Amino acid sequence: MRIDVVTIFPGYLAPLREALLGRAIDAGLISVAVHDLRTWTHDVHQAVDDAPYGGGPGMVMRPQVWGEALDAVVGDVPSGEAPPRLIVPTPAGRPFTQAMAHEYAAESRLVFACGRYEGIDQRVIDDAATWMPVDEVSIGDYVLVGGEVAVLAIVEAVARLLPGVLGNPASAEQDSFSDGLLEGPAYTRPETWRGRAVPDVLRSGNHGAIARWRRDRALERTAARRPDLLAALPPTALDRADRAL
Ligand SMILES: O=C(OCc1ccccc1)c1cn[nH]c1
Repeated sequence: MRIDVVTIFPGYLAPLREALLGRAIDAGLISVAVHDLRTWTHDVHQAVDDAPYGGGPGMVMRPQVWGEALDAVVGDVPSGEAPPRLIVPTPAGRPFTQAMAHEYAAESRLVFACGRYEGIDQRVIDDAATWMPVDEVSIGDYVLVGGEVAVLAIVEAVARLLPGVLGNPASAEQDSFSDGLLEGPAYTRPETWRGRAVPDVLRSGNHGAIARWRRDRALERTAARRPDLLAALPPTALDRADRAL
């Protein structure tokens, strides 16, 4: 998978080259190119933003600069080849989910546009959408200073799903949310730590009882922390034993 990121803070994307993702890049599973948006400014101040039409606080990122940047980064899409997907992190975006991470993992190319200030002039999105799929995506209901942190999160969520990136692919299959529930509590040695013992069932070797216990803890935690996920489950997802909980 080829990933391009356009940002005014290229250094913010340095963590992409660390650890797991660094190894995936070294293995050639992913290529990451980070581009400085100011490359496409032509004024001495390298201005990337300007005052918002209609007034209001803050600044808006200028369309000319972004237009030239995306034209250059995406380049000419060879006929017959699918264009890349453009992902624009923003608090006003569609919520990013594990299902979307799987969708993105199936793409051969992703381009990320990192907004700052009050965002990017809407015409950049509207223009880009005429020649490639564009997703305005939120990673949560809070406001960051820029899209770079969101790009790190999205790239990590997507890259770990690519074959060969994770040492143990099984852990991607048993992800949180893979069955629509939150993961329950996990334990490892020692058996007792600061007077707290590991639940006996997990040391019983009774795999049926262990699976039941784990599902019960996942249901309890999901009901307590994310009733919205529980409500979203298809009715067939909960069996009789689940309902008895
Ligand atoms: O703050 C975010 O993105 C940076 C951004 C982009 C455009 C304008 C303001 C801020 C964000 C929050 N959840 N998901 C993304």
